[in-house]
Amino acid sequence: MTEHTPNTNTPETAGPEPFEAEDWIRTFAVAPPEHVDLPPHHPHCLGCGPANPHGHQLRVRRDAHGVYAHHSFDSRHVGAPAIAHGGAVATVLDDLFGFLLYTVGELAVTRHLAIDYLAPVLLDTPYTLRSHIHSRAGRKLHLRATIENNHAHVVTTATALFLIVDIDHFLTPRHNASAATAPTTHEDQQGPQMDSP
Ligand SMILES: CCCCCCCCCC(=O)SCCNC(=O)CCNC(=O)[C@H](O)C(C)(C)COP(=O)(O)OP(=O)(O)OC[C@H]1O[C@@H](n2cnc3c(N)ncnc32)[C@H](O)[C@@H]1OP(=O)(O)O
Repeated sequence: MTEHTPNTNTPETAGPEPFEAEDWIRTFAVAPPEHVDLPPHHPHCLGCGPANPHGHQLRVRRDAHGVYAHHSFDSRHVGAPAIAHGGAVATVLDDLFGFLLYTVGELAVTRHLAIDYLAPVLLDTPYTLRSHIHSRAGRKLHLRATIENNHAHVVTTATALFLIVDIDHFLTPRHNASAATAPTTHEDQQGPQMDSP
């Protein structure tokens, strides 16, 4: 039996220190030009961090509609043979949504993510990912995304609700984690509710 090792927060995996976070967060207030690589969320971000060898190292650009990326999943992301793991696909889409924040100029985090896996996402196959802001209502950003293959077939669609947060969300993440309350059911969280026994 393998001994369980606690996941300690090493310097490599820890979030930015408060003074670094201030600089980091400022990058989201600047709208970069279209068709050039946007900055990664963080050097070790699982979705886009160039320094994370386990990550997807997604490279994302803006256009007039939102953001887009060209991406291939590989053997690190396998689920069923030759097919990308659904969680890996979700990771990339969540991260892609996070790049829309450069077009909003505000900080926000995922509150709700829903994905339709319309067809298998194949390994070692080029895809185009696109995301845009469907609507905004106060702090609520309703977002949409697609993954399309080279034959213009959409294989995955996703929707997300991101909620705008202030800088304290990142400066005091442990405090915020302990402040979480019981989940509420919302209309856009689809699917049947579990029956009580
Ligand atoms: C900027 C840097 C980004 C960098 C990285 C990007 C990486 C990709 C994105 C991510 O992975 S982010 C990481 C994963 N997400 C999180 O860790 C977030 C964890 N959740 C939280 O910290 C809190 O739940 C959150 C800050 C998002 C919200 O807490 P709040 O207490 O501020 O919100 P609240 O629960 O009061 O809900 C605000 C509003 O949204 C509504 N709402 C919440 N969930 C909803 C839902 N599912 N559908 C519809 N409405 C919803 C809610 O009813 C309410 O409406 P009203 O203002 O009208 O009353």
